[in-house]
Amino acid sequence: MSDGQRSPTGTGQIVVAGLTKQYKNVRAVNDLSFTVEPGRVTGFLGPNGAGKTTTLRMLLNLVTPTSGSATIGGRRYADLTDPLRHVGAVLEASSAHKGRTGLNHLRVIAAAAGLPKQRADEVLAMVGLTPAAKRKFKGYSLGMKQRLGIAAAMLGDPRVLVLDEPANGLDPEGIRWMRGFLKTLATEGRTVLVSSHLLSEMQLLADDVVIIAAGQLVRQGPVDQVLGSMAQTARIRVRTPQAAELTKALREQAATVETDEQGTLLVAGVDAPTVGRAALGVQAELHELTTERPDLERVFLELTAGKAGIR
Ligand SMILES: Nc1ncnc2c1ncn2[C@@H]1O[C@H](COP(=O)(O)OP(=O)(O)OP(=O)(O)O)[C@@H](O)[C@H]1O
Repeated sequence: MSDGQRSPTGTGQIVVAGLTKQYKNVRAVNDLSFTVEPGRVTGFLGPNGAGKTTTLRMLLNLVTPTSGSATIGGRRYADLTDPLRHVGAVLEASSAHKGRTGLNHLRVIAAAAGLPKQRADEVLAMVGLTPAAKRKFKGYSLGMKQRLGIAAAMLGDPRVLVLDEPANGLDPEGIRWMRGFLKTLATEGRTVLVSSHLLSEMQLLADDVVIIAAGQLVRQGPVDQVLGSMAQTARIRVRTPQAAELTKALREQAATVETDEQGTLLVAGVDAPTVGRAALGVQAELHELTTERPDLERVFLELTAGKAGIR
């Protein structure tokens, strides 16, 4: 048996190359290329309508691309034999037969995929749903449905996980659980691709980000690098009783100065030492001088500004 046959998804790297989807009047995805590495959590971000779901659906062979390709370990999803054992996907809060229990739902999927029955119990425990194993699906909360969807995705012990907005409907405790769960999967060497619009959450969860807008790639790379590339937009917060004098001095140095409701100066375009020297020059007493690192939220808004997602 060749290595390729033993592990059809190879390293588990996802490669999207020149992917395009043209619906009648809408180009939902436009010549999109990016890669997703194993052993890392990759956040897939974009404004509403940017084309995230369409991209994930093309990756999973649920939508046919107009052109381009999406492969997992060098193979198209359609060419994987036994895909459940290689790729786990959660595309929307799982739906199941309403009268079926969570455990039975998983057993049915396991049986259809030729997986052992006890695997259903294992994945249920993995997502913390064992106490609800015998409860009917119709009584599950949205958060429990999300967990059940993840349990189903884990049935085949896949090397690659693809999740569309998995944090939807989860409470803060559920979100914290999800973060730990996905990070652990990545630590085990799996590929974890997760779309989300919760940027502050992504900053805590993702190692890498892929940002798209209007169907096109805007930026991809390690979160730190993407944030670092925007360092020139860092703002400096300054509190001083001599705000007017300092503002004047800073503007003379071509800094942009805004004042918030509390009277704090928000300075951009110069670095902290420059602000300190300007303050010394006008004898301003400083009560605060802080460099605000740009967060993913701000970077995202700047990168996607003017590129409406909804077309
Ligand atoms: N089956 C379809 N037929 C026609 N247009 C579609 C179809 N599916 C998606 N679109 C359009 O393609 C664009 C991208 O949609 P998509 O759902 O992929 O974006 P998204 O980034 O996942 O957005 P959201 O975060 O709102 O789910 C949108 O303009 C959408 O209306």
